[in-house]
Amino acid sequence: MRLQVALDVLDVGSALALARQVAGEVDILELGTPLVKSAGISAVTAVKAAHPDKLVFADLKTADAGELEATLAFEAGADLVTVMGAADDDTVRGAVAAGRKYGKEVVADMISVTEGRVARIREVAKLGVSFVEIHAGLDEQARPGYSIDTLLADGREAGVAFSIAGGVKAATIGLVKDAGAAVAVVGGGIYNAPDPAAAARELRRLTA
Ligand SMILES: O=C(CO)[C@H](O)[C@H](O)COP(=O)(O)O
Repeated sequence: MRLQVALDVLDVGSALALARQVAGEVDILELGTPLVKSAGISAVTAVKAAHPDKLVFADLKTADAGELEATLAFEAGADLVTVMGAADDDTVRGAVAAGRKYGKEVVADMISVTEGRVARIREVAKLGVSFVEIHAGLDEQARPGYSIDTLLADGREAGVAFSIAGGVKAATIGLVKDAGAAVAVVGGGIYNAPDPAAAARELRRLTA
């Protein structure tokens, strides 16, 4: 299982500083959606230039104009980009077409799809995404009673390649691995830690 850090900060300097601390412990450096909105797509170029040996993931969460937005990310240096799993099928197809053109990967983010999630995961997988991110966003995580368990259950049931995002931390990353995820995404569990490098190292150790 690969480990992906979500650089959920708001400026390029902070993203580069965090990436520098944790890059040695992770496989994928994700530019979070607020970072791209705040700093612009050139933030992708800056992170890729600093870490050419790492996969760089642009979390655009594209909801429309899939080919155009994915192209922006790939031209900027992204290796992977997200499109919303809830988007129109043609939006997903457009992003996938850009991925094929650039030889890069498209990930369908299932955030906010809760009803019929397994069926939609299977549909978007057939549209050609590389894998599906089964994801509870920050707002869902903040609600009382939030648990990662339904994400893991849907991953097991769907039978397609998937990642898990939704407050993954040391206490839960083993469950993510056991569920068969290809990638564990960790944001707050790393960037909120007193020592992000040590937190990333521990997460890596727990999944080795
Ligand atoms: O995409 C995101 C929110 O929409 C986050 O980057 C993702 O949820 C990972 O962060 P965390 O581990 O803090 O949930």
